[in-house]
Amino acid sequence: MNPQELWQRYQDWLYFHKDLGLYLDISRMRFSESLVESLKPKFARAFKDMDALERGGIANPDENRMVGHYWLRNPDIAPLELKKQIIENLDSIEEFVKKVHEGTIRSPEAQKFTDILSIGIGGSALGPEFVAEALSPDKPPLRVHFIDNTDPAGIDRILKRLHDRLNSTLVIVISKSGGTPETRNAMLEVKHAYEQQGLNFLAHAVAISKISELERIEGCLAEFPMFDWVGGRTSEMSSVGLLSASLMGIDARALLAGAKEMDIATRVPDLKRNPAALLALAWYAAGNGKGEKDMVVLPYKDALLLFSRYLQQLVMESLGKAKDLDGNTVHQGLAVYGNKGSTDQHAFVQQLRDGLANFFVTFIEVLEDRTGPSIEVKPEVTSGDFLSGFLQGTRHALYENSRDSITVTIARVDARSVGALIALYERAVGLYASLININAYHQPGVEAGKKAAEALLVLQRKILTVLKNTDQPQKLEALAQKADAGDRIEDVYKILRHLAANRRGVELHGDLAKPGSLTASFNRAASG
Ligand SMILES: O=P(O)(O)OC[C@H]1O[C@H](O)[C@H](O)[C@@H](O)[C@@H]1O
Repeated sequence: MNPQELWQRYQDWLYFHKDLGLYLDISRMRFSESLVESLKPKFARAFKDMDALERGGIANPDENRMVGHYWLRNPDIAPLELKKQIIENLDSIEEFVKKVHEGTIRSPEAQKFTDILSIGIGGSALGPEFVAEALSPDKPPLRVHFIDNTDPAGIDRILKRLHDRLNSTLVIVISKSGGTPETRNAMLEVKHAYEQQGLNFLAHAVAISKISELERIEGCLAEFPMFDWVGGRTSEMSSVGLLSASLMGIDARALLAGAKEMDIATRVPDLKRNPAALLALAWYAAGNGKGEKDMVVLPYKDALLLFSRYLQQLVMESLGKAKDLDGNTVHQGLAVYGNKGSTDQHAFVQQLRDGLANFFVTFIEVLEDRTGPSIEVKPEVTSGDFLSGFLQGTRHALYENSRDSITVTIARVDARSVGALIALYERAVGLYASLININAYHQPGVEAGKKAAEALLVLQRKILTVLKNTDQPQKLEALAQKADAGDRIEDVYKILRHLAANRRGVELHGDLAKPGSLTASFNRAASG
């Protein structure tokens, strides 16, 4: 297309939400009118599915659950019995936050809480992390820290940072299921750190979980529910996201209001007037409805750095499915990665421009450069002009080389626009899932890795028992046999190597470059 035709296509496909100041441009995605025509019946069904979901239908059939994240920002559309719960929960979060800020709720040792330590993983971490990075004020009433892993060194790093302020740190433990090992481990490690300092952990802890499932935290300072009908990856507007955001001084009501406005806009059953439907169309066109192209997310704004990581879970855990809703094997998905512009122009954008054309880009553009004035870094040019120029330049350069892109533009990064962005993508994922006929709201695949890990830990216990009861160094095959795992010698080897590296009493003898020749023994003196 020549520049005139492109300008026309830009105008033809531009979506603009006046109140939110949000633009969506899919003109640089190469799809044809005939594709749009052919998808119309699918979109009609997607709009109907979404309507049924919002009315409380069982949108997650495998788990027999309702899917209600849209109700969180507009309790009036929730089933009557849930409306009250949503409103009461928000009120109790606000009351709790007010008391923490005033110092009415405080730790036994300090006048006020100074820090938040948020423990959770996946959907119980990514939203709060993204929102904190995007919106935390320069001087928040409480500073936030996250532990979202079972990495001992990672846990130590955070605990060292908080060492002198542990007594004024509010620990929020977040787990929908109440049984995620990483979260449980981190909680026990943090509890241990409190005990080391002679502090009462429970007097500093808050639980966000299905009430009573986190038994180990019973008797804590406060508990907020994680509703069964809110999925982890869509839980930012529930207690999961709102508590830490409010404690940090972020306007949670504005976050909800932005999402609510976007929900209204994305409820419109008309492709061209519905930004989430336009996104779903663009994704479908890019990857043939099979995710054949990856989505590279490039926000040109440092505050939105974690958006791609947040979207990675939302999109990939929702759409990456083996079966469709009719039970056919489809292996669907849509890979998401990204970081930020213009930083990435000095890194992986080289490949985007010249290398493998297996992706489309989503630029996130923010019109307001900063709140204060800008100096000129060249005559009539500011740093923000550079940033904007780099975005436009990259968009051109990619398109010239047959690389497609979407651009989402917001006026500024604030609670309302961040709420709207989250809601936009939540809905786009839901609509796209309908187009490709999959259940976006379950995650059967993540269980496989968890089960395999559990089996390894069982094997580890067996190996240690065998080793502790033998005086002679054992060959790995023999050990595996004795641990009833004759066909898992490689697993046995990996377990031993890890234990040997961590003063757990295990010693490996022989040439480390030849794992098959090694023997192992247990030496109590080498443990601890
Ligand atoms: O909130 P939790 O129950 O602890 O779950 C945390 C995360 O882990 C699971 O494995 C799922 O894959 C995620 O969807 C979930 O958000």
